[in-house]
Amino acid sequence: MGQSSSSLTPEMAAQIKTKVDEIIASHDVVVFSKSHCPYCTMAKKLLEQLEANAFVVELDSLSDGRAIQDYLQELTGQRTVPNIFIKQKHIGGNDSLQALNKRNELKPLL
Ligand SMILES: N[C@@H](CCC(=O)N[C@@H](CS)C(=O)NCC(=O)O)C(=O)O
Repeated sequence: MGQSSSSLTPEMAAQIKTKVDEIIASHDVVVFSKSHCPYCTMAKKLLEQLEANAFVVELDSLSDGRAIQDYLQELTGQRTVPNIFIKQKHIGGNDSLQALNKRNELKPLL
């Protein structure tokens, strides 16, 4: 899945940071996902049901996916996918998303 951030030059690491920060800033709902991850499928399905129009980044289909995952860990403390943001706020993974929905607190965020 490509380079991890430990093998990146400072310039490449800065580019990854800029790219990820821009994705989060420019979309209301962002899911960093992997295409074969069942938790990602559950999260994407719920967001679809709520017509959230999520911007999905499938890390396993990107050459810099691993470096993005490393940066997400640095940014959020979370390494697993899905890694979800709503209106620039870090939500967490599928567990957190489903829990918000069960408490009827997800829809108002969208
Ligand atoms: N409790 C987490 C579980 C997430 C999880 O375990 N995701 C796996 C993929 S299915 C993962 O990120 N594994 C590490 C990796 O792919 O790098 C959630 O609800 O999001």
